[in-house]
Amino acid sequence: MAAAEAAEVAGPLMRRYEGAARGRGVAEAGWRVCLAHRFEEPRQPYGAADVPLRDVLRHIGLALRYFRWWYKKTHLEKKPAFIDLLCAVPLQQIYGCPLGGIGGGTITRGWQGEFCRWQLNPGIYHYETVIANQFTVCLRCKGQTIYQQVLSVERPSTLQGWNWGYCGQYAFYHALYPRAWMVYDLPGQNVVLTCRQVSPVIPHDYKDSSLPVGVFIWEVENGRDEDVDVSIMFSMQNGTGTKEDGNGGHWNEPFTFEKEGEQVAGVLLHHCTHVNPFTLAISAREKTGTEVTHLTAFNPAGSGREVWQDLLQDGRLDSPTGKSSPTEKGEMTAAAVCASCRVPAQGHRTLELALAWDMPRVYFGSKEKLHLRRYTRFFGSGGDAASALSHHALTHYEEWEKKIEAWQKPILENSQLPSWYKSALFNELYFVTDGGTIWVELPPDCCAEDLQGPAGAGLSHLLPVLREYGRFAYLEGQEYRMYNTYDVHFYASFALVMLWPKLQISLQYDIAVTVVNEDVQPRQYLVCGQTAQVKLKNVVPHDIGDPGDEPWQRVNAYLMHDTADWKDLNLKFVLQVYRDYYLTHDLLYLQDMWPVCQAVMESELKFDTDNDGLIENGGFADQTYDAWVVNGPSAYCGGLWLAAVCMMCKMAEVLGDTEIQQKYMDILSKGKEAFERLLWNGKYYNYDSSGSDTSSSIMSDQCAGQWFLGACGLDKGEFEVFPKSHVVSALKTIFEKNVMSFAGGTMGAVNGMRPDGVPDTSSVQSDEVWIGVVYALAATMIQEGLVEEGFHTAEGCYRTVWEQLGMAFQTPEAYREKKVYRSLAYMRPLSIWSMQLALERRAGQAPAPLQPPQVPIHP
Ligand SMILES: CC(C)CCC[C@@H](C)[C@H]1CC[C@H]2[C@@H]3CC=C4C[C@@H](O[C@@H]5O[C@H](CO)[C@@H](O)[C@H](O)[C@H]5O)CC[C@]4(C)[C@H]3CC[C@]12C
Repeated sequence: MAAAEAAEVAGPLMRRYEGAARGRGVAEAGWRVCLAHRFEEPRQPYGAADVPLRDVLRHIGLALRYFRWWYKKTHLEKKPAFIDLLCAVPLQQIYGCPLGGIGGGTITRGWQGEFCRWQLNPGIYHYETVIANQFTVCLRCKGQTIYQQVLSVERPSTLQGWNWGYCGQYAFYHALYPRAWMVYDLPGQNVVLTCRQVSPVIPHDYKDSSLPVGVFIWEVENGRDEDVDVSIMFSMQNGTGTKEDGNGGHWNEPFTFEKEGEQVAGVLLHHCTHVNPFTLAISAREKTGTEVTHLTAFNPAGSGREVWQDLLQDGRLDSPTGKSSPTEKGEMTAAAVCASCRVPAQGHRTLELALAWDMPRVYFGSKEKLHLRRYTRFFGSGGDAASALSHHALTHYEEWEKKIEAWQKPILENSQLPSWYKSALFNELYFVTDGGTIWVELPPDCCAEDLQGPAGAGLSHLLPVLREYGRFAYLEGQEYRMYNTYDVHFYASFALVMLWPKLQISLQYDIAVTVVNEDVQPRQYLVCGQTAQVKLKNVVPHDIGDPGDEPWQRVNAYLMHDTADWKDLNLKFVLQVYRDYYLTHDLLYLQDMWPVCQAVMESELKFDTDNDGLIENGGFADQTYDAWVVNGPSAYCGGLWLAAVCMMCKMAEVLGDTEIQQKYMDILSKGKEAFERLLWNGKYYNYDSSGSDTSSSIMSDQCAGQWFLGACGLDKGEFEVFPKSHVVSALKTIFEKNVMSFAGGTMGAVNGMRPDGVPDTSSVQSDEVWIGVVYALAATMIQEGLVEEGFHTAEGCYRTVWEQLGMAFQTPEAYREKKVYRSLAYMRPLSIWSMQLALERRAGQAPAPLQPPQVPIHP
């Protein structure tokens, strides 16, 4: 196949690839991009200039209050704002697969190989390419170095003694999370390098999936007719690229670690900060025919000539013994490890390197409570585990890969599934680790009362669950820094419950605890300007807190609205409880959650002011679309309500609570009638029933209730809440209007469309596309038999985000048809896993098996 043809076949981002090599063992499906690619469309974060004058006037009070709050927070208290609307993270179209398991911090590499996004302090990101962090190749023939090259397309101003500027046309990147490949067809050398990057992200695994490690397996293919000595040098700066790297006191030391006949060697980089100190470890596996050498310390801000010459001389590093002295203030240090082997003519060899980081004991921003990360139960919390972690990673990655392959294979091999979907499904999963994720142990002395607060939640299995599986939290988005934002988690939770169900259960227990508790602290809410307490009893919180403060301890970091009056949060709890029970068969969980479900439904009932069995929205943006006003009964919240009422009936039936069952059956029959009478217009459900100019807008998310019902098999017979014909008609209308009449049908579904085919611009969110909502909509379509429509709808979002806008591994919450996007690296798109559930259900696998491992079957 000609290079150009092959490039076309390989995908739209491979046009510039001029190499012939396809690499070794590279997955077929996934996201592939040539290192010389440039994303042409320059999008901007949604900013003040994008707000129409009408909205500026409408939100002027909010804008002023927000600005006052922001100034106090960032300038007087000198703390980061949980949402910084005035200082959005600039778009960099550079990201690739993050390294690391769940909740131990993440280090993201870009698709050009750079180490560029850091989250070691829980939930706190900084976006800095650390230039010293590189892989360098040295080729030697007959005792002479013939080629030495940093495998980077960069030409930086530091380390000028190194040979930079690898020709991007001769390399490509391929991501299929949690693995990624980089293929370098070394120009003129007849040698191909394939670096496979593996992180321990393994469904149903609650041990190795928590480890803060990544492995780089370098496959070296020698196409020459002579042997080549190949060295791969891995260099790393002591730190994460912040100014702390130059604070002084950091030091490095070489190490070897031997266990069960396996030895790894490398360098530990001790990063000695006051808060959350950590150790990085770069290492390689020693085995017959592979030599591992190192350089303990070099200056990453200098020319780097001594490192370069050291390697150039003999393809090895000097390997001095002993520690480096601690850095002085203003000084930085770096280290390198090098693995070398001889690759026979026309032969192949493998070099295995690893990166581990050990930050076992962490404080959040408030520094009030010490938290131990999940992996400390396996590797200790002494801060001396980096070498053992490296050894474990280098001796277990093959096992991890087998498990990852067994999980992914049935999906990848299913020829009925489009290639883009396979990429989207696995690659969007990056957010489970790179969502500012934290997974911590419960303190050993923690008792049920400490957790449940003075009210006492009566959750009999709270303690055993949290003791066994720890506490898990991930951000709403890297830019929206709130943990477990619940109205959004509702969408994303499919990924968790399908792949790590115990984490979903643990998260739900945490939410249940907060439901029965209150926080009477008064504060001003920024949208309405009124003062109310932070958290009311018997309602679900918006979020579990800000990593800049003390999550779990102080919930509801969100202060835009008083979410005690939101209509969706309580319902989303009930819907998830039943969905989780349906998928996990965990009866103890259901029993524990049942009183909590009753409590939140009681709170919710007060929103049915006219007692017609249907709740009313309050005339403000009182749900997840928090800048889109809803008034009176609405398709979104009304639909969620009926679905939750239906699930209350079902749960009561399972638990034999006939009184409650009857109560909710009565509400359901009244509510169904009201919903159809007030909202059904013959083609779809109206946005709301207020009779406003935009009441008849077509909301892409109007079938959210049906989405959950269908996912739980509660959409037939006695449990049919919404008439099938109405659901199908609504979905077809959405497809025709919100999808096909928007951006030529190529960008997913706009949130709100007027019946005449013009996007609803009545709010700043109604003419946005929310990627996570689109994936959920696609799942609903698949559930209802509109399979092609579902795939077409979702494909628009995938192609827009991953291929057009260069937003790989930072899928935002929203984009508009033109110019802007909002909130990079967002939680909601994990809802794509509900498409997978829908496909599995269609194939007859429902519900998921009781015990892991759950291997999905062909749809
Ligand atoms: C006078 C100024 C120049 C302009 C004033 C206009 C602005 C005040 C508003 C224009 C856009 C508004 C923001 C839009 C989105 C927001 C997100 C929200 O947080 C989370 O959003 C999710 C929805 O995307 C939601 O599901 C989650 O639960 C929320 O945690 C917070 C509000 C806001 C930032 C909103 C604020 C006002 C504008 C900036």
